[in-house]
Amino acid sequence: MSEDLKRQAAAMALTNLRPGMRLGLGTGSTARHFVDLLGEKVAAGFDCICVPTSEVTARQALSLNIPLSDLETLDRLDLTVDGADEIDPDLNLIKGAGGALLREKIVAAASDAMVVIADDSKLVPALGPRFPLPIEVNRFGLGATQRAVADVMARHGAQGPLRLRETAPGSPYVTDGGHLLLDAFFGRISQPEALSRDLLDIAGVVQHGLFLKMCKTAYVATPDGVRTLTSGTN
Ligand SMILES: O=C(CO)[C@H](O)[C@H](O)COP(=O)(O)O
Repeated sequence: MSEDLKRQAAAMALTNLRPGMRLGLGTGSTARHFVDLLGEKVAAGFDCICVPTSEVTARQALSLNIPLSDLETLDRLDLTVDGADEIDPDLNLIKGAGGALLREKIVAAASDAMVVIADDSKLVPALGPRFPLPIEVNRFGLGATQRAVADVMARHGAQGPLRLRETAPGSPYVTDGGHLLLDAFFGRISQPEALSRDLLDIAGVVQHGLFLKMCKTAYVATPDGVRTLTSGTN
C-alpha cells in the first residue's frame, strides 16, 4: 500500500517535466519511484540532464540510462524532485533519514524549484515529533561537536537523546561525503530558523536536515488520491 502511494506521488511529479530540463534527483524510497518513472520516459525519448543527490541514486539512474551531470558542468537546475521525512503546513521539511541530506540540500539550493513527493504519513503540524533531526558532522573533533550540539538541543528544549548513527553497534554510518551523522530527537521544534542558525554556528557541523522555505510544491499521496500542497496556502 505505502509503496503504491509513494509511486502515485512520484507519478504526479512527472507532470512538472518539460523536454530539455536540468533535474535534481532525490534519494530514498519515494525518490526511487520517481527515478524509475523518469527512466521509462527517457527510454521513450525524453530529453533531460540530471544531477543525483547520492551514489545510490546515481547508480540507479545510470542503470536506467538517465543522462547524468554535476554542478561543475551545470550552473543551475530547473527542478529537484525529492522525498522528505516530515512536511509541515508551510512545506518546511526534515530530511536526511536516508543519509543524503548534504547533497540533497546542495542540489535543492542550486535548483529553481523543489518538488517534494511523499505519502501522507509524512505530514506533521510542526517539525520534529516523528523523526530525529539528522545533523551531518565532520569526523574530527566528534566529541566536541556532540557536546556543542547537545548544548543547542538543551537551549531549544529538546525532549530526546542525541545519537551517533550506526550501521551496526560500533560502526558509524558514513555519508557519501565521508562525514558522520548525529540524530537529534527534539520533539516539536518551535523555532526552526533559530535552530538552523545555532547548529550551523557549530564548527564541526557540516549541515543539518532542516530544509526551510526551500520547497514550493509537495505531492502527498493519500488513500483518496494525491493532494497538491503549495507553500503559503495550507
Ligand atoms: O532525506 C532523504 C534521504 O536523505 C529522503 O528523501 C527521506 O528520508 C525520505 O525517504 P523515503 O522516501 O524513503 O521515506
